[in-house]
Amino acid sequence: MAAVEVRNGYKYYGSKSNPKIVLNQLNMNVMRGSIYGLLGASGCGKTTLLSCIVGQRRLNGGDVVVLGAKPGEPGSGVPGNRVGFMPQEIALVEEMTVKETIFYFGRIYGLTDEKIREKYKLLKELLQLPPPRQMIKQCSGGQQRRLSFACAMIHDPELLILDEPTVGLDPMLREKIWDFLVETTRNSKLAVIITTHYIEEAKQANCIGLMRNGVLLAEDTPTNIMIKFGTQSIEDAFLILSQRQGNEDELPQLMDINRNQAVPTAMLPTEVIDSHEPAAEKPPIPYEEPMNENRKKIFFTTKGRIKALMTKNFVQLFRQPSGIIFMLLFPIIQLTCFYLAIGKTPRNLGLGVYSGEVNNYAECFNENLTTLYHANDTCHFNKLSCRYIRELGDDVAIRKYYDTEAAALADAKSTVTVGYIHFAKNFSESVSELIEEGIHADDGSVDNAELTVHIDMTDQQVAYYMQRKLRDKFSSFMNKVVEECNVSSALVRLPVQFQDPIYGSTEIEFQQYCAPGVVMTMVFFLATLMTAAVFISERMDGIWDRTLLAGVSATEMLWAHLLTQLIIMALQSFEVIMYIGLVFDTYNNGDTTTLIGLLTLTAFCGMLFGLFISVFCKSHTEANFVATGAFYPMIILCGKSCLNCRAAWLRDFWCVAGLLWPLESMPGFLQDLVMVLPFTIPSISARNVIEKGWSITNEKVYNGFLVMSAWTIIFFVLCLIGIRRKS
Ligand SMILES: Nc1ncnc2c1ncn2[C@@H]1O[C@H](COP(=O)(O)OP(=O)(O)OP(=O)(O)O)[C@@H](O)[C@H]1O
Repeated sequence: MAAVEVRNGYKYYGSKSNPKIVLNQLNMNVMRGSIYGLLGASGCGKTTLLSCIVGQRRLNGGDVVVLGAKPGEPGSGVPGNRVGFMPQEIALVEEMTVKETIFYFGRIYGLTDEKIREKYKLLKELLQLPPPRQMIKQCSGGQQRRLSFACAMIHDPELLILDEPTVGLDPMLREKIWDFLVETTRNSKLAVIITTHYIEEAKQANCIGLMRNGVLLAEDTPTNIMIKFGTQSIEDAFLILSQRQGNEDELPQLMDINRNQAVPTAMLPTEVIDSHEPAAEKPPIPYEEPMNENRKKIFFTTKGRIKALMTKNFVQLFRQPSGIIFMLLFPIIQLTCFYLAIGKTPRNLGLGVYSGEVNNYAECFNENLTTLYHANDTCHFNKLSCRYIRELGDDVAIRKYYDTEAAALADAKSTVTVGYIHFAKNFSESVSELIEEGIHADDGSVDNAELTVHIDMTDQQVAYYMQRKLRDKFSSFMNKVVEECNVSSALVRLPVQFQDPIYGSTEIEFQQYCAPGVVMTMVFFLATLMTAAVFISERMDGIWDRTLLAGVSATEMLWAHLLTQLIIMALQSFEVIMYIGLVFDTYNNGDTTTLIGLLTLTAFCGMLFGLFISVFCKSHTEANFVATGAFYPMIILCGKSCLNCRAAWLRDFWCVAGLLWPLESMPGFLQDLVMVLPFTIPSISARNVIEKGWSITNEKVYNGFLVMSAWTIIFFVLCLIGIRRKS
């Protein structure tokens, strides 16, 4: 009975209009209880053929029936635990130990731990497996190959497919493996397909298929092949066949002419015609009903597989120092940098001071010389500018005194100072007159009673900070002066007064203000990068494909990864909230659990975005480009922060920070777009919890959850579609 039948197999890579034909009208029969040696030069299409047999790829034409069913059909067990596949690449998780690897494959194939132990004992002896606790990455190439072979055998498959299993093994071990395969196939229904570069070792196979340029040139027992060609070795027979087939380039050229047709049989060498009848004459291959015991074999729980996958994910993550650093230490490092570097009050700035009424600035610090006194109900001042200079202190900026305005300007221009303040020569008298005369004071007095400020505006954060501080100090200074003169402070007060804020504080709280956005984008993109890296590595190492071939569905793999990440993300979010709360004393007027929930959801969404990237990117480099490319538009378009700006100076301060510009300044269509981006509404929600103490029942808090959930679902669906299409 045939274990594998391929009829008129046709496969190409690339597009239909420009196909690269890899399998061309290929016919193949592999009997149960036999070894089939598939031989052919590198690039002739062996791996492609095997991948079509195990259901990893589909033929573009023709039929393939494996163990009585079409690969990939529900209930066929192919891919799944009816087949054991050892790919050419090692495709094992480097961070796992030998024993963990055996158990991982045993479990995803649905074996009980007892059965795995039993099989492990047997295979350990046969294949001289390395010690159970040895990590895969510490194993030699040969050891890894033997372990990979053991993993393909662990579940007693009915069909064993081995792609170059003996490469890099010593002759003794090669012989041992062949003896084992010969013995097993003789005493069971196991069918083995083996590809090898050591053509002569295939002598032990029951049947040999000689393949060249996507065509099976001959298929017979090794002895018959040698008799047919009158050679002493299979290698010589293969050489003769290849020479008869003609020039290596000939066949592809012929194929190009007849792109969508099969190569006419007349063009193929005699042996091909002999061994393969034309397609039309062959009836479609009837499917056998898979045996009941096999059906039972393929029924095992998704739960068990997800558990095995999650264990693998955790081992993979926590055995890689970079994984732990990335997940747990990076947020700490990034937050520390943010809290230490952003939003603090600027220090050690230089500010020029020039007062036209002071000759010797030392006098300014002699309070007796600058007193304010009453005489005849009139307030008299002496060097009033000195009072302001004293009040200013060095907290705002380090004062640098000048005797001329030109000198102060020169230092500001050469950036020794950030600017300078200037009092007119008759500042004190002008203030006095202003108080005395009130609205009757002349324009000159009003002008001279002013503090003139000249600031370098190129560093706008610093400039706005200075403006605010100098203005506040001047306001409090003037208030005190008029109060001492028993004059109403209303005289020197701006007719616009900001009262106690409804929410938040009038103090500079830039750090507190932008922390939600910063933390959210940080956890989002950490999750994105990590997930993309993990998935692309798994795919490139062949672990992804090998797991799928073991019968694990793409959805199960996705769920296992999502659950693993969810646990890690929840831990990470808890760590972040605790760290900024305890170490940086960030206040939170709302519920911490709501914040952890929102942050976990954000990280989860980021993870799905990473997965989405990894599905569509072929390499790490490509994935990094996409992730970095997405990062900046998302940050820049995240116009949330100015929406809630209460004080004008804060609005300016934030906006010039260059991170986020007010939403209101964007074109209308962009405003709509920004509102649906993953960070805009969720970070407003986070701020509403932190500053206003609103609960999740408030619309302006749960909206953030809704937006993030919507993005999570969108990415999830896109990933699922992408993964299913690729698997
Ligand atoms: N995904 C792919 N896209 C395009 N071409 C591919 C793809 N995979 C393989 N090929 C090409 O198809 C041809 C057959 O490749 P395949 O891997 O099946 O050969 P092989 O006989 O297994 O070679 P080897 O013994 O070196 O592994 C090669 O020319 C290869 O470059």
